Parts: sequence; structure tokens; C-alpha cells
Amino acid sequence: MELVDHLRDERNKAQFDVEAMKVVWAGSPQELQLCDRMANLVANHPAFEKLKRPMLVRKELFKNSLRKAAYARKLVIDLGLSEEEAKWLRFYIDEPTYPDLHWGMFIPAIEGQGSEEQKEKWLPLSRNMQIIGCYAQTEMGHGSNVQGLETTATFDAQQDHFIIHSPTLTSTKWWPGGLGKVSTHAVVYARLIVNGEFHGVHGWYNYYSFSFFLYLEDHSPLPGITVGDVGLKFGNGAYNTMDNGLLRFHHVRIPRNQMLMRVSQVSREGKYMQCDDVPRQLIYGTMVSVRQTIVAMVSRTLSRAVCIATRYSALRRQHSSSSLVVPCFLMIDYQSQQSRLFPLLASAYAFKFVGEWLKWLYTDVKQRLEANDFSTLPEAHASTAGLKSLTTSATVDGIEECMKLCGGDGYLVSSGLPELFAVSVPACTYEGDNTVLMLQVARFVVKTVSEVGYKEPLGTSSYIRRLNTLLHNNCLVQTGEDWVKGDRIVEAFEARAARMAVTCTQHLAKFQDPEQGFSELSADLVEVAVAHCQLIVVSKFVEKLAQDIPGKGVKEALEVLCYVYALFLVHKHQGDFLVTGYLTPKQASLANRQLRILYSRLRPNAIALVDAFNHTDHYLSSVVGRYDGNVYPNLYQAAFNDPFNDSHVPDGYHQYIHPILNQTLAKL
Ligand SMILES: CC(C)(COP(=O)(O)OP(=O)(O)OC[C@H]1O[C@@H](n2cnc3c(N)ncnc32)[C@H](O)[C@@H]1OP(=O)(O)O)[C@@H](O)C(=O)NCCC(=O)NCCSC(=O)/C=C/CCCCCCCCCCCCC(=O)O
Ligand SMILES: Cc1cc2nc3c(=O)[nH]c(=O)nc-3n(C[C@H](O)[C@H](O)[C@H](O)COP(=O)(O)OP(=O)(O)OC[C@H]3O[C@@H](n4cnc5c(N)ncnc54)[C@H](O)[C@@H]3O)c2cc1C
Repeated sequence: MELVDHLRDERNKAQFDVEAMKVVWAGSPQELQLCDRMANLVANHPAFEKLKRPMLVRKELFKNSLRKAAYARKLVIDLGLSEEEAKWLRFYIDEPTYPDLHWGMFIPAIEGQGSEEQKEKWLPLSRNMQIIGCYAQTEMGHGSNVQGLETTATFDAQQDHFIIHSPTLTSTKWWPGGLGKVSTHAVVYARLIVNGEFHGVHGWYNYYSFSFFLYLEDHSPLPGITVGDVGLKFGNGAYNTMDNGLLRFHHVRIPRNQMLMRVSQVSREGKYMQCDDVPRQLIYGTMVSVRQTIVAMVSRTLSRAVCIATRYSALRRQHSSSSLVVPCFLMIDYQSQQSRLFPLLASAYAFKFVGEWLKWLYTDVKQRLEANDFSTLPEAHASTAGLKSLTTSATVDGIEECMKLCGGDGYLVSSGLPELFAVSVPACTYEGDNTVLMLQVARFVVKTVSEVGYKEPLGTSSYIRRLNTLLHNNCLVQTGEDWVKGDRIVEAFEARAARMAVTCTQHLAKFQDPEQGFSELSADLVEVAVAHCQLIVVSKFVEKLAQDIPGKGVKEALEVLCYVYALFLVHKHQGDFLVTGYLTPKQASLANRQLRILYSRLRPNAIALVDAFNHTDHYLSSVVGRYDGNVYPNLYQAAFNDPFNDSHVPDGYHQYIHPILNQTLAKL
């Protein structure tokens, strides 16, 4: 049967080389080839079917996810896949499960915080999956406040043991993924007590389950340990494939050498030693690593929602305002649809490029940390925390907007958007609540501003070196065209961030107790942090454009996206730009007018830009976002694929509808 491409006319409008753009999006020809291979391996393997997922009850859903993870492991071994290939394979399976935590947090925690001897012992076991681990930090009463963790690890010098204990209900470990049902091991965070003295929170390598011996059929916990799942979560098929768990210890003994010993150690004699020159913050290092990974991945999540909404918008017709009868307008041709959709399309590209940069920054920091150079850790912490917060919040809001952009059909599970929203929304909370993370960024920015004159601002805060210029020189834009210049845009974002930071720093200085000031001004401080992070994203996009980008029309198409991203933010946050006095109202309105011009330049490329994401229909799992655009027959068919349509007479019909029709309710 001949395949009809319902989006062919749209594809023919493209003004750039889509294949070349696919390389830019993927990062390199090699990455494109790798991702394409893994995405298609998953798409073509029946084991990874996922359309029925939302219909399954929790136990079936969970078993199904275990089956998929086992198939994935088998493929990794049978095909001899590299760690990088295996990572992408798991990514395209598109189902949160215990391997995310095992590979994403448990192993990095041992790598970052274990001594050489500990790494040698535990990493091979972990990498071969002879043990499965999770990351048990959060407690029922303490998520953001890590210093408040209550679980204790008391050293018993006589037996050379630590005694791990949950002294209160609120000290129950609560939420760790993979903990509830699957993991055999955990990195557990607890307060260290040696000779009655507290030494803050540290990490322990711990086993809590008999299933350490994988061939045991019994999976009951070790004596003194209570473990379980925290319960059903939002969005049926979404994050419920993960066994987020609870864990309590009742005086559980573990050998002394199971304390992760890179940051500090306890000797056989019970002497606590902080390792020379290694900052305590390193025990938070795993969070820096995962926040970076989240930023690297989140652009794909947003691109997926945007791809669905763009394709559907380019197919579905609505009435024009002059004729209520003849459906003529494509949804994508409404200015109002464009003004909601195109900034999201631009954001997906912007987040991809900032994610690449963050990966570079993190790789550099990791190498330095291995060589005991901790100088760039604060910058890495602020950048990973801030960008994780900014990009996940924008992505989750973006998915919701894409759902609305598809009208009623966006609300159908078969659109792929409700599940995508449900699986993504906890990213605003896990790995640090987004507001709490922005407050960390604000601390970093305010500290940098306060130290001007005696400490040189570096990296992402180096704009603060030019504080005088940024505070006193106002915007030079005179025409709309002036707004589409990279350096001018970056300067506008620098000036806004610098001015907001200085104002907040001055207000803070009026408080006698800095912590009280920080608390009272926290809403303003979050805005300072947002301005700083948006500057990073905009400037990394502009830097990307300065690179050599091959392919007909590719650079031009990216320029339009970059300016759409930046000018959309100028418009959305024009209050900041105006209040700080950097822009005049005239300049702000020129930015908005230019934005509309950019939307019309983006319009012919819209479908090609989402095709360049190279998403398979399997990964999208959306009837309205199909590549071929053949939406309506498939939408109709999807309705009948729902088991609810197996029969015309639902359970309960005879019992509860007939009495109403027959007016025999009294018999009920
Ligand atoms: C920082 C807090 C908010 C509180 O801090 P506070 O009490 O004020 O201060 P202190 O703790 O004393 O610290 C202050 C100083 O330390 C600096 N700091 C803080 N954090 C860090 C850090 N991370 N790194 C470096 N430095 C740091 C800070 O700047 C201060 O410095 P200074 O004194 O000013 O100089 C803190 O407590 C906090 O972080 N709270 C948030 C808690 C949190 O984030 N918890 C996370 C728990 S784990 C979790 O949620 C896991 C979720 C699982 C999600 C799964 C996602 C998976 C997707 C990705 C993985 C996929 C990989 C797949 C791989 C594969 O398949 O192969
Ligand atoms: C799906 C999912 C998976 C998770 N996986 C893991 C895991 O694998 N391992 C693990 O250890 N944990 C995990 N967590 C826990 C997660 O890290 C915490 O939920 C998160 O750190 C937030 O903590 P909390 O839930 O205690 O929220 P709270 O800290 O109670 O925050 C609640 C509200 O208070 C505000 N708030 C809190 N503190 C401040 C402050 N200082 N200033 C201003 N406002 C503040 C927040 O902004 C938020 O609005 C997971 C959570 C979820 C939802």
C-alpha cells in the first residue's frame, strides 16, 4: 500500500537542509547515527511496545517494566553494546525504571565519593549488575533540607561497625527510586556519630536485602530493615513503573569500611578525619552529576511535545474569522497559535545547546575533581542547579501548553501528551525542588556581586566584571532590525541580570541578619536567579551561532530560533527590562514587533525543524504527532483500541442505568 505523506506540502516549504540540521540537533554525525540506531532498535522490537501502558494496573505495569529492563539488559549483552549505546537504548525505551537510578545515581555516587579501594571493589559488581543499587537520601521529613536528615550512623569501635538507625518516623527514607522492590543495595545518607560527637551527613554503601544473593527466591529484607513502595503516583502509566521506596533501619550493623571514604574517614580506633583539601560539598556531587544529565535530556522531552503539537497544528484546519462555515485556516497559521508554539520550538533548541555546554562544563569539573582541584565546583553547582530548574520548569509548562495547543485531542492519552506531562512533572521536584535550586543560584550570584573588587568573577558570572558599564549604559536599539544582533541581545540580558542582582544585593545589605534578609527577599532572589540562568541559555545559543555550522540554510534557521527564544523572553519579562531602566517602552515594543516578524520567518520551516529532531513514531507514541500526518483515521481507530470499547454494554449498565430508564430506582 502506498504511504501518503499528509505533511508533504509542509515539508516542501523547508528552506534548509533537514539532514544537516539533524546532525546539529544530535551533536555530531556519530551521535546522530548512534541515537538513530538505538531508537530504531527499540521501535522495531515488540518487547518495547508501550501503547497499552496507560491501561495497565500498577502490578501489571511494574512487571511489564521489569520485563522491558531485562530485555534491554539482554540486548546490551547479546549485541555487545557500549555504555553509551546502552544509555541511549534505555532512553528510547522511554520508561522510568530502576536502571535509571542504578546507572544514573548509585554508580556515580560510588565513583564520586568512594575511596580507590572501595571503587575497585564495588564498581565492577555494579557495572555487571550483580548488584542493583539506588540513592537513598530523602527522608519523609527532609527533602530539600539535607542537613536536617535524621538517620544516624553511629560508630561502634568495639565491633568496628556502624549502626544505621532510623530514630523517628520522619527519618524514614522516602522516595528513592528503585528502592521499593528491586534494589539489592543503596547508598544511604545519614548523620555520622563518632564517640558521641556529630559530624554531619555522609554517605554509606549499604545492603538491605537478602537478594544480594541473586539466586535466592526470597526477596525479604535483612533483619532490622523495613522496606516498601511509597504508593501510587500521579498519572497511571507514567512514573508508576518506578518503585519509589520507603526504608527504615532498626540498629542495623554494617562494617566500618562501608562508609564512602573519599570525603572523610573514620579510623579503626574511632578517629574522624576530614580528607585534606576535599570540600565537604563533594558529598553532594552526585546531585551535580544528575542535574547535568537532566539538562542534557530535557530538551528531548520538550522537543517531543513540540513535535506533536507542531505536526497537528500543521494539519488541522479551523474556520477563518470571515467565514464560520468553510474551514480554511491551518491552526499553525493563527498568529496566536504561533506565539504560543514557536517559542517552545525555539526553547527546545536553546535547551539542547545549553545542555551541550553544561556537559562540557561538567566533564571539565569532573576531571578537576579527580585531580583534587575543587575551584570550579561552586560554578558547576550554580549552573547545574539553575539550569536544571529553569529547563525542567519551562519544559513541563511547555508540555501542558502543547496539550492545549492540540485542543481536545491533546487531552486524549493517545496524543502522547498527558503521559509525557505526568512523567516529566516530578522533574521540577526531584534532584532538588526548582525554587530551592534557584535560591542556591541567587546565593551564588549575590556572593559574586558582593565580592566585586577583590575576587574576579569567572565563567558564567564574568559579566559581573563589567558591572559599571552594565549598570549605566542603556540599550541602543532604535529599530526592530537592531534586535536581531547576537551581541546586542546578550548585552540586554547581561544588563537585566546585573541590575537585578545589584538591587537585590543592596536590599540584602540592609538586614542585620543576612539569613533573615535572604528569607524575606526570597521571591525577588528567585527572579534574580532566573535572569542569570536565562542569560546563560541565551548566550550559549549565540555562541553556538558563532561556530561553523554546515548545511544549506541551517545557520539562518537557527538564527531565527535564537532570536525568537531571546525576544520572547524580553517580551515575557519586559517588566524586568523596563523597571531596571535598561529598556524604554518603545524599545520593548520594537522587540515584540520584531518577534512577530520572526514568527513569519519561522513558519515555513516549522515542520522541517521538528523533523530534524529525528523522533521515531514509537518514541513519540502520539496519534496526532505521527510522521505521516495521517491523523484522523488513526485517531478513530485508537478510540476502538481502547478496551473500554470492547463492548457496547459496560459493566454496571444493567444494574445502574436500567433502573433509571425503567423508573425502578426504588429496587436499588
Ligand atoms: C543546597 C541545599 C539546598 C541546602 O543547602 P544548605 O543547607 O543551605 O547548605 P549546606 O548543605 O550547608 O551547603 C552550603 C554550601 O554548599 C554548597 N552546595 C550546596 N549544594 C551543593 C552541590 N550539590 N555541589 C556543590 N556545592 C554545593 C552551597 O553553594 C554552599 O556553598 P557556600 O558555603 O556558599 O560556599 C541542599 O541541601 C540541597 O541540595 N537540597 C536539595 C536536595 C536534593 O536535590 N535532593 C535530591 C535527592 S535525589 C533525587 O531526587 C533523585 C531523583 C531521581 C530522579 C531520576 C532522574 C533520572 C534521570 C537522569 C538519570 C538517567 C541516567 C541514565 C543513565 C543510564 O541509563 O545509563
Ligand atoms: C518522582 C520522584 C523521585 C524521587 N527520587 C528520589 C531518589 O531517587 N532519591 C532520593 O533521595 N530522593 C528522591 N526524591 C525526593 C526528592 O529529591 C525530594 O522530593 C525533593 O528534594 C524535594 O524535597 P521535598 O519533597 O521534601 O519537598 P520540600 O522540601 O518539603 O518542599 C516543599 C515546598 O517547600 C518549598 N521549600 C522547601 N524548602 C525551602 C526553602 N529553604 N526556601 C524556600 N522554599 C522552600 C519548596 O519550594 C516546595 O514548594 C524523589 C522525588 C520524586 C517526586
